[in-house]
Amino acid sequence: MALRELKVCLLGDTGVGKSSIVWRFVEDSFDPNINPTIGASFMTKTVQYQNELHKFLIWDTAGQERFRALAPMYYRGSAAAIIVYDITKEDSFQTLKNWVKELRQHGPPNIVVAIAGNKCDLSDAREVSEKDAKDYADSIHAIFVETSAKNAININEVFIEISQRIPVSEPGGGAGARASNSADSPPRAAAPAADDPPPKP
Ligand SMILES: Nc1nc2c(ncn2[C@@H]2O[C@H](COP(=O)(O)OP(=O)(O)OP(=O)(O)O)[C@@H](O)[C@H]2O)c(=O)[nH]1
Repeated sequence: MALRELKVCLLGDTGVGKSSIVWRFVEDSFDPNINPTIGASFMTKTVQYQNELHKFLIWDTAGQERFRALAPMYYRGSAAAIIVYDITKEDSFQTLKNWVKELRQHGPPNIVVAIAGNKCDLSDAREVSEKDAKDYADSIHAIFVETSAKNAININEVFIEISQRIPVSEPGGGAGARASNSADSPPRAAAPAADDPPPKP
């Protein structure tokens, strides 16, 4: 069976739920007391989809302002970026727009962008309308989903949709990947050397 390796990074404000989305996707679990990410963390997950194995190499970046300068190390080598905001925090949607601008200016030219409005289980506290976010995503030709890492809504779907958009020939999205794999789910704060380290700044 063909194996595709797909490099994906997650970007977005602190606390929007990037690590929780990755944790739900990779481990199918949710931790309400999860710690903020320091620097970045790396995980992999392989899923079978339509007679192909898709190995996602996932860089989960830290949203805290003090780590912002590190992000280019992770998005530069990525075939796709999931930019996350929190539907209960308008500010986080503005931060998302800044990430889109930065990716447009400094990211790989053909990077696939997915916008995830996370914490959709908290719709009573909603500050960002689904329509506004969808209209914005359409205007930049991005994938759009509302997700809940807590309730496992649209988490697998966003990864599969990304894999369908990444051309096979794209760096970080190609077929014919190496056969030697590290364990599929290294610890949350695995060192960047675990697999495919990002280029030095
Ligand atoms: N209700 C709800 N809470 C969530 C959801 N996803 C994450 N959280 C909570 O939001 C808080 C922040 O989650 P994280 O996954 O650490 O957020 P992050 O974006 O990775 O934050 P940084 O690592 O600082 O960038 C935690 O208390 C999570 O339990 C969700 O879908 N619903």
